[in-house]
Amino acid sequence: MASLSVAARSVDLVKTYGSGDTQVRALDGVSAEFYKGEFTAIMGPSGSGKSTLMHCLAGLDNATSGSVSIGDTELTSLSDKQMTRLRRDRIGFVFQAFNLVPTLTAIENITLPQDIAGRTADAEWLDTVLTRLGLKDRLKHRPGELSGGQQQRVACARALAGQPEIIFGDEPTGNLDSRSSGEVLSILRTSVDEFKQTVVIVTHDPRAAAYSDRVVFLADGKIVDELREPTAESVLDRMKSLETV
Ligand SMILES: Nc1ncnc2c1ncn2[C@@H]1O[C@H](COP(=O)(O)OP(=O)(O)OP(=O)(O)O)[C@@H](O)[C@H]1O
Repeated sequence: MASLSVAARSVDLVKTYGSGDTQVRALDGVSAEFYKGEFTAIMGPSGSGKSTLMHCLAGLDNATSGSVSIGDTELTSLSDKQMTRLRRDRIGFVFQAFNLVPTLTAIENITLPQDIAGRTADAEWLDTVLTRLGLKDRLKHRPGELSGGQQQRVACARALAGQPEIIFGDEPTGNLDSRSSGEVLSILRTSVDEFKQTVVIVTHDPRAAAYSDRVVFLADGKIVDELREPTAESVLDRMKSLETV
């Protein structure tokens, strides 16, 4: 895949927790590339290091050794302040627990990252996102007045509004029923197909992974396999073989 450019990369990434006998090697030398304009899913058995990898890639956690870059920026060289700015300006996040501010309306939540950065979201783009996500009649609602699926659509709109270089999702459909999951995954898929957005998610669900272009499989803190143009069946097969190793 030499023609694809890299949106995020890890090189020989190691993350250990604790020390001595109780030390856990959550990441054990992970070198991976995540390509621009692609939707990648990270899968693997429970405890295989998926969330740790995503948190290190997104600048939410520091690795023990190795390096991470977003575009051409190597994160290990950044100060805390530069890291905060990079997360705010260049990365979008969609988490399992929607992470919306309860006292703000939907539209206030969506534009919050831009407001904090002292910018105004591009009005035409924002309108496209809100229309696409079916949120235009919900903008004055607070999160508590929205369903789980609607809250996650607000979180997707917030991630998309700033047109970040990359969107990271940690189990973005983990709390949703299958219909709302399908909606959220379709939104992420469309953002890649139509707007050339780059998306990387962690998921346990083979049906969710089937929305991606490429699945990267982790086991025991290492990348052990990958699959292009996945289907739920092909992903399930690989997962079964990993879990029986
Ligand atoms: N803060 C921590 N302190 C100690 N160990 C941790 C910590 N966070 C994660 N670990 C350990 O690191 C390993 C990888 O955890 P991680 O959460 O990345 O796995 P995961 O693949 O995302 O798991 P799951 O699918 O269950 O969410 C596990 O063995 C976990 O127990």
